[in-house]
Amino acid sequence: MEAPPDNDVLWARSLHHTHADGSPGLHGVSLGVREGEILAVGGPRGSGKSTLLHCLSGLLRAQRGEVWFNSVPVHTMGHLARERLRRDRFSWIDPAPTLVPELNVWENAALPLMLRGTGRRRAKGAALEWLERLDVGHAARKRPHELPLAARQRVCLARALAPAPTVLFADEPTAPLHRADRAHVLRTLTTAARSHGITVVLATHDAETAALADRTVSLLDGRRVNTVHLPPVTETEGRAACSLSA
Ligand SMILES: Nc1ncnc2c1ncn2[C@@H]1O[C@H](COP(=O)(O)OP(=O)(O)OP(=O)(O)O)[C@@H](O)[C@H]1O
Repeated sequence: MEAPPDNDVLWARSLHHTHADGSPGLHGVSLGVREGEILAVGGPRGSGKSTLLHCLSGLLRAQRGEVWFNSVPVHTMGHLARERLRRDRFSWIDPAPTLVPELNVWENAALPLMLRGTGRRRAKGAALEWLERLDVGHAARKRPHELPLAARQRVCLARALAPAPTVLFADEPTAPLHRADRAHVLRTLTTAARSHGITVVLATHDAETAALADRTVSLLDGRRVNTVHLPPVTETEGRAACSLSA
């Protein structure tokens, strides 16, 4: 088994995955993510972005291929070890805000820290700090249902950043936000990641979002492709970008 390069925090080789119902997921995707890098995974709907993030984070075990985290094989880990890895080293942001309705906003944001064993007072402090940075500090004592969708997504971002994860997986994190809101939240996310040395793997089909990343890996039908951006053209002239198989 070939070991991954030392400076890659995540490294995947030849991932193949077909979903239980026979839907194709990934066909031989390989990639490396450097420490502190913000990597965008681009591609149209259904191209395999979420499936790739699920495999890289150990949420899903690819049927074939390898995933390494800090030179440790994830693909050979059992269910509990992968669960512990996700709890202690990774954070996750979904396209739609998923919060515990019975907890208030700061308790939601502090939850991953407390699950890692951080005391309540410290966890609350970190949660409040991130909620302030994301402009939802004023809602700390409210229940999630009292907040608009965009504010709830900001709470999810605070929850993901508060534990200072080694890797933050963000699957279309700004999908529920308006365009103006999107830019602000993304900038907060990328600035925070850079200043705290957090590696980010960001799935997006939005070119503006991908532009904030250090690098983009593009998928099409579960395969990596090289995206060639052409100069803008009028609608009648055709598409502004095309993809060529790698
Ligand atoms: N749990 C699942 N069960 C069955 N098929 C699935 C499952 N998850 C994804 N798929 C299928 O796998 C393919 C890749 O989906 P995936 O969600 O990874 O793509 P994506 O690029 O993230 O798309 P989107 O932007 O719509 O989320 C699609 O054909 C999708 O329908």
